[in-house]
Amino acid sequence: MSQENPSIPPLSADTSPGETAHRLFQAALRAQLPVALWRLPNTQEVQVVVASGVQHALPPMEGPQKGFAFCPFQVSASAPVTFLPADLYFSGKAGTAPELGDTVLPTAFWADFQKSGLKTDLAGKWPSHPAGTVPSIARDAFEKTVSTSIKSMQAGCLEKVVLSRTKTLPLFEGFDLLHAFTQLTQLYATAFVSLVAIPGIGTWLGATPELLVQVDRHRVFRTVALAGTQPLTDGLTPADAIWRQKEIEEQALVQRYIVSCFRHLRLREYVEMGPRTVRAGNLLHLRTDFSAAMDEVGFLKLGTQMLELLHPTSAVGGMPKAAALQMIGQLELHERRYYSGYLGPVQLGQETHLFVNLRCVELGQDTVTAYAGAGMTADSVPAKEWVETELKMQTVLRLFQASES
Ligand SMILES: C=C(O[C@H]1C=CC=C(C(=O)O)[C@@H]1O)C(=O)O
Repeated sequence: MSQENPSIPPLSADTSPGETAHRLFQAALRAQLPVALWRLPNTQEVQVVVASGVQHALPPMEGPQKGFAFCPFQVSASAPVTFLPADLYFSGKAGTAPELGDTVLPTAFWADFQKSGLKTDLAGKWPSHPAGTVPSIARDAFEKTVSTSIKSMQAGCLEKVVLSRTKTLPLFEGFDLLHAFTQLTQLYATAFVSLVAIPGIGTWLGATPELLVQVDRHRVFRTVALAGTQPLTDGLTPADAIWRQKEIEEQALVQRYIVSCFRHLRLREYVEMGPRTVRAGNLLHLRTDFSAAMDEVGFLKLGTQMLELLHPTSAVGGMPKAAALQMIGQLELHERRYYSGYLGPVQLGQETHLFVNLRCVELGQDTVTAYAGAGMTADSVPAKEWVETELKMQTVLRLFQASES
């Protein structure tokens, strides 16, 4: 017998779209349903997908299936490809109601949504990674690892490798997950801010500056080559930033990698702009923007094709890709899981926006783990790379500072 979705309970006229989004998130968490909450760069709307279950394969990026993708750096048993079909989608626009998909969400979700007030305690309610603690590396050991990679690059074994590390802090008393998400939206207007909670997989919060694949409603494909980092010190503006040869080369490698993907597909008519300096919180990066009008160039599935070729880009892996991935496997103590994977809405509002999962944390029941990496080349200085990963972690960890002892 087919069940019908209940009609959406009426919301009082003074319920703001932001409140509706938060209430949907809370109700999904309490009903143990997969849920994603996000805000696209340079927009205000907080959007939500709630799913009745997950799929472990991605649909095409150009439609017709709609939902939210959450994919790891490298697929493993504990970090599968995950897609949340949009059984409920809320666009966050004033005057609109959540849209329902074909699969009915459990009544427990609707009952909770109807009764849940805005301010409820979510402590202990979010799903956490079943394997528990994430190993982290001491400064000395990290710098030795960086030196090992530098020697390999000086010997010509590879050109670039991105090495990452983690840092775990206890969660402070009274930590409020939705408040943390809101703070990130306020701090980082140009970032993709997301909060994803999936039973059996975990809960991730982040504010990433790196677009991986976009297919907009006019069927324009976009991606970026983002790399090279320097702190945004007092008085510096992106326009006066001066870059060293090391960062220029590091970013050029990512740019060349994207061009090689277009070449592989035999696509010549793309637009390339940059590199230019962009701000991401308290950091500056170099970015080149690429775009192609899919219908005009005759590549109707360019988003899907490029996604397959791009991930992991040399902004999170290295060059050549296979040698860099092997070195990451040998030198990193932790599994990256969803850090440096990708995430985002697929065909919602007729658009796909996938971002690289950077500047992110994973929540345990009473801990928070930050992940960050830096691109090593033959000219890297180990102590600087440690500081760079520290600064990248601060993007999100600054919200958790009350818990640092
Ligand atoms: C790998 C990360 O950043 C990438 C994106 C921008 C700049 C980067 C860099 O300068 O190394 C990285 O390639 C991270 O934030 O963990």
